[in-house]
Amino acid sequence: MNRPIIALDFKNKTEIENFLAHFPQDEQLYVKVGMEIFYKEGPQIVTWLKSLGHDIFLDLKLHDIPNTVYSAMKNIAGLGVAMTNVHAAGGMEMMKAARKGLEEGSLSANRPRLIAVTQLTSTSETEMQHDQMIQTSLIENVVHYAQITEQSGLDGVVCSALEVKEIRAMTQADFICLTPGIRPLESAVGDQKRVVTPAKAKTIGSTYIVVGRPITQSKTPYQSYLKIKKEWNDE
Ligand SMILES: O=C(O)c1cc(=O)[nH]c(=O)n1[C@@H]1O[C@H](COP(=O)(O)O)[C@@H](O)[C@H]1O
Repeated sequence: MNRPIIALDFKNKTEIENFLAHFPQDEQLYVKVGMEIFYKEGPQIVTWLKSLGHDIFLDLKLHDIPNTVYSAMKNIAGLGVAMTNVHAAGGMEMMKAARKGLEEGSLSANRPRLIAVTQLTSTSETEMQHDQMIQTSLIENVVHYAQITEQSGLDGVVCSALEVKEIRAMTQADFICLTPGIRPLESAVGDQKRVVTPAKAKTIGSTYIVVGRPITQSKTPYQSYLKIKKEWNDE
């Protein structure tokens, strides 16, 4: 069964401990460590979650000059995470440097998967056109970012499931489309703009789904997780 990736967007380690206490101890999860918890607890949070047997997507969305991203990725590689990311807007040279850093810093030949954020799922087409002064449609922009990501040797992109079909038509079959902005029908949308249900993401062909608040803010997190997992796996 495919596991939804749970976004551990919590204030500190204690909150994560309380959250994980809702899950059976032997339930091996795929979790996302993002900026909020990483900047609070540091790399030790990754080491600790790994020691509990969980797989980790380290979501720090690097976007800087190629040399800085190369060096940062060398350090990230040493943490032994399953997947990490950059912003495609950083450009091809930056993305190639990110991959080189990961390869050189990896403890084994098995480097973490590297993916690039196209347009954040909290961005609408109108906002993209106004705020970033991009004069194409959002879908054209996202597909373009996916293509330069693949040409840079990365493994896939972060996008909304709404864009997966168009990306799949232009990239290799194994190209990862990781899709946040997942909302079961009964969940509040919050700050997300391009949202899709777990079932729809499955039909469209997302490789992974990332789910935060519908699980982390639930009164019954394990039940919510199982429900989303079922919806994501059912045909
Ligand atoms: O890279 C990401 O994970 C990401 C990219 C994106 O475009 N949109 C997006 O929501 N995310 C992350 O996915 C998670 C979504 O959380 P919820 O909106 O609570 O489900 C958050 O941790 C975001 O940082």
